[in-house]
Amino acid sequence: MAVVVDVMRAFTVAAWAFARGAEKIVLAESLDEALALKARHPDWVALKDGPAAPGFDAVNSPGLLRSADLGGRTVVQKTTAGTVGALAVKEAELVLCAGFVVAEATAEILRARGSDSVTFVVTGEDGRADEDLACAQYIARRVTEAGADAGEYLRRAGESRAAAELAQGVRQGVHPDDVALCLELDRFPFAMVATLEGSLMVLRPART
Ligand SMILES: O=C(O)[C@H](CS(=O)(=O)O)OP(=O)(O)O
Ligand SMILES: [Mg+2]
Repeated sequence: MAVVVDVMRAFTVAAWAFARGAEKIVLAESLDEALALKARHPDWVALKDGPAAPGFDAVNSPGLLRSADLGGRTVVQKTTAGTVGALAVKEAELVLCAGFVVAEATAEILRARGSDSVTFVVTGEDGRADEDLACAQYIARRVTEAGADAGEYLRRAGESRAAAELAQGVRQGVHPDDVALCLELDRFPFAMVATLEGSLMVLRPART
């Protein structure tokens, strides 16, 4: 069982896409694959991190995505860290993609499965991103401790390098509310499960 964590911003963005009505998210292996999928399915919404680019419809920003109407749409997402991390564990028996916005729903699925062997994948900064590590530690604690307080974990994420870079405009394709949106604890009542559907890894919302 694997929980792939990307707080800033891939899986916060994915959760917002579902909240805005997306049916599923295809996690693309590369920018070329994302563009090829979009060419084959012109109605799909291609999304990448960094600045807007030709052929893509959206960027990896919760602040920018939260007003999009994605009712019934398929999103194709390719980012530097989050989608790569999920694809790295695609053979795992269960793959959950998570951030603070779906923390409790993710913990609930882990609790329901009752497994004592969960691999957390910290996706940012070659596995060292503190916002992802803090979220992974919080979810792990929350599985067994219903009363675990998120305050300290959220503080660490808010003081992470990613948060600073998003706030300072070092990263591109950013909305001013992105950091705050990534730190909204349990904003959504669903977890997100990625499964192989044919040759594609597909993310969908899931509830216990
Ligand atoms: O969009 C993001 O926040 C990052 C990429 S970058 O560091 O901003 O270029 O990607 P993610 O895979 O969501 O961590
Ligand atoms: Mg990240």
